Amino acid sequence: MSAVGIVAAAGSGSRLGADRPKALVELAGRPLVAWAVDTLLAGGVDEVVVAVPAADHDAFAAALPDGIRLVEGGASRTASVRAALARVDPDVQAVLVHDAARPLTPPAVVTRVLDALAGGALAVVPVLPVVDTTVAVDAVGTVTSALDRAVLRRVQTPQGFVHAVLAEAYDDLPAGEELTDDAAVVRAAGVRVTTVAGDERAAKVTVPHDLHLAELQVTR
Ligand SMILES: Nc1ccn([C@@H]2O[C@H](COP(=O)(O)OP(=O)(O)OP(=O)(O)O)[C@@H](O)[C@H]2O)c(=O)n1
Ligand SMILES: C[C@](O)(CO)[C@H](O)COP(=O)(O)O
Repeated sequence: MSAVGIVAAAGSGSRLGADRPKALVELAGRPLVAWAVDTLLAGGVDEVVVAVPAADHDAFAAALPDGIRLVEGGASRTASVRAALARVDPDVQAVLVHDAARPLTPPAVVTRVLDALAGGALAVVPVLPVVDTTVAVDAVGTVTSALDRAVLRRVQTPQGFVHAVLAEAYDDLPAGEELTDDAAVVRAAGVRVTTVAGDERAAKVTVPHDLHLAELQVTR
């Protein structure tokens, strides 16, 4: 099946606190966004569209190989993905949405997501088990209950969708509504989301310690 990858790379990275947009921060000498694009292509997508901050278009163009399409992202991840999705050819069968912030995702995760779509899934997310005791708290941080971690999963990217399903779900999502991932967008439209195994190496770079861990992973 034909598949396009979308990389959400238009965030500022406020929690990382670098001197440039997070997706341009280097890991082992290469910007995070370049790692994310490589993963998608190595895992089997045919082409990639990257949502970038408008002010940094030229820096992203310089950081990525020819043939990667850039689009202006939005004020939220949801808006950035929406903008990139609008540029995907309607004939494309599958769309995988990935975070630039997950640079070391193994291509095998991409392939697992594509295989699940080829097997008939409409929407697929890579997940990991929750390994810590996990609790709910009230407004002042007092524990109110312990959650059953057997039914909890940590959700990663890339998340894969039948193109028409994702496009229709984004069309149905009210403008300005922000959801934390694309699976939530299709679930809001009543679509069943299935899971495949994620990978600890696909961890998200959010705070400086995450970047340090990623550097260790690359140099081991
Ligand atoms: N307006 C936005 C916000 C986020 N993202 C992307 O969504 C992914 C996951 O978001 P996150 O890790 O939260 O990145 P930031 O929003 O940049 O981080 P922060 O919240 O610390 O500012 C990142 O690859 C980020 O570039 C995006 O494309 N457009
Ligand atoms: C899409 C995502 O990576 C799935 O885990 C995640 O929701 C993005 O997180 P954010 O930091 O809230 O943008």
